Amino acid sequence: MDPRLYASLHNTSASAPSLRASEPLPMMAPSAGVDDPGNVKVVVRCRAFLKRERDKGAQCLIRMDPATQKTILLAPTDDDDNSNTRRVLEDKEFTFDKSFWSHDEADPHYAHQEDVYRSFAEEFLDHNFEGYHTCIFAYGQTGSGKSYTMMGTPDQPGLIPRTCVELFERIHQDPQPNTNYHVHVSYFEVYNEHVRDLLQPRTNPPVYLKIRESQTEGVYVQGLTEAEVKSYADVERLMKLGDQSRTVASTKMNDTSSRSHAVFTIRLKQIQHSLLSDQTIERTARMRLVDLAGSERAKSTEATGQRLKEGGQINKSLTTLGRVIAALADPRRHGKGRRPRDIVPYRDSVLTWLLKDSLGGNSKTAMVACIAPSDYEETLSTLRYADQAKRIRTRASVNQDCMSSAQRDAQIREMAEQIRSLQVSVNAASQRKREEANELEEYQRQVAMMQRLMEENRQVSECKIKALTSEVEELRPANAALRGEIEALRRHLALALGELKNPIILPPPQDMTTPDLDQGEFGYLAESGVLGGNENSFPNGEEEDGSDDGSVDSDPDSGYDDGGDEFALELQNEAQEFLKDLGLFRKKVGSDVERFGTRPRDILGELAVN
Ligand SMILES: Nc1ncnc2c1ncn2[C@@H]1O[C@H](COP(=O)(O)OP(=O)(O)OP(=O)(O)O)[C@@H](O)[C@H]1O
Repeated sequence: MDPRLYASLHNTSASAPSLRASEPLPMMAPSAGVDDPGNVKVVVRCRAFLKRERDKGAQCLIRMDPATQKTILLAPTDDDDNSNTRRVLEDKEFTFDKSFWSHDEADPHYAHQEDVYRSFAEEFLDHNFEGYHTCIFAYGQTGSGKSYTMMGTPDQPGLIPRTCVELFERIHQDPQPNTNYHVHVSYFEVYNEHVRDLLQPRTNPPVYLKIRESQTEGVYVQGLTEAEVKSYADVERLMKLGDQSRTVASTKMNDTSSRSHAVFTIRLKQIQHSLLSDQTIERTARMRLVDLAGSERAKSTEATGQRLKEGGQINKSLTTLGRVIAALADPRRHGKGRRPRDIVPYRDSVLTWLLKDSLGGNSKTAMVACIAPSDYEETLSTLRYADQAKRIRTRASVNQDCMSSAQRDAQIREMAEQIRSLQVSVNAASQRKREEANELEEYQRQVAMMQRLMEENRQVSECKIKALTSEVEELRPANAALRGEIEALRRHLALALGELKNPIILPPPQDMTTPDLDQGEFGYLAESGVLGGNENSFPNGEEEDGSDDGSVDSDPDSGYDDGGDEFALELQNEAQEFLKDLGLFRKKVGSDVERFGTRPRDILGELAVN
């Protein structure tokens, strides 16, 4: 332990004796399960001027009467803040359980850290040993002395170190017979509506913990470190660790302003065994020591950016705390058969949700309202808050289990059974997990195989395309040659048709009689339609009715000369040659259809059109 701290904790001579409580109470064990209804204890503490206030020549607006525990707030005579509003400020008077005057050290009623502890916090430790849950929380505007009151400094330790020192002194120096003590501590902060374990190193990104509620535990933080401590030195080490981890920043109102609500919890378990009755008594008490972040006006702190956002969150949760206090303080809540006006909005902020038990349930609770000496508006708001909190009634009960060895053995057996069945379900779950893992593995294997097959298919397709492309390339010259051939044939055909349509007719000799064109030697041409312009039909002896054998008639009486006959014969031969060629061409085209598919068909179509 820090020697300065130890000296400070044990040097009580400087304290004002009138404010000190008696020696620690003897351990009285109230019977378990009996509710102890009591109001929230409210104390007020006014701090000294800070340098900035002295420099400004600030006026002290607080008066305290040690006899009546009254706190009087005087209306400022030169209020800069209110000079524009024309509001008439009045003196206000409040009465609390204690009014601690820590403004002027020269005053005989000056309340030191020790006095604050002895006058009410020590009594709370007694309640813890009796098995009650307790909670002390410090409330007030930023820079009003909350951290100083709760944690203090190495020279001037606050309520938390003093409670822990005395806890271990009692355990080590004045233990109850046949009693085993187990102490655990936890330390967390609520920052911007998130819970962070202060006993774990800071991480980036930060690890935030979840809030849960169970029937036995009430509201609790899941996964929070609960460190077992055997001495004050252990606690001191953890407190330092947590304080280093706490979110603190410098603002205009406070160089080391707490930007979060810090909750330090001590869990004391006492297990007592009586050999006579063979009974075991187990008492569990929880001490919650809360240093709230201070309410702040953006105007006073001149906060911007992150500080402003924090301030907004702080004010939001403190407003919810105010609403919770107002709902709990509603007199209709305590009257028999009456219904309270509102449901208590615990869940509206993380802070109030976590303090649910301490504020309105199984706990003995105290509020330390810290006030600055010269800020009328903020102090009035704090005092009103505190005044309302006085009316809250909690129902604390001793948290104690009493059982015989037989019951304990039965409980152990029952728990062992529960553990066994849990083990079975854990095993089954891990077996299921293993099976699922195997299935997943098989599925992944199949997917990989499928992908491989698809890749192979793709490669085969690529090969085929390559082969077809090269075949097409190879056939391209032959195709071109065929196209040329077709073109030549088409021209040839067109020529032949042209000749058939427009035969060269030789004029008849002057001295010969005019032949009968319809019935004479040229009758076949008229019949075949050649002369009629039907280009698709050709003179063909096989298609005639037998009177015409297809050959050109060379009747010497026809009246035509030999030259005309020869020409007709020539023409007929040419036409027959052409028909032969056409037959060949059709065959060729037919074979091309088989070889090239649609392309030659296109050519035929084209041909047909022409
Ligand atoms: N009773 C006191 N005696 C001497 N100094 C005090 C007292 N109370 C507070 N101070 C000093 O006032 C300053 C502000 O106090 P503290 O940091 O405790 O305020 P706070 O209410 O916790 O502020 P915040 O909400 O911003 O964290 C500190 O320098 C502290 O040492």
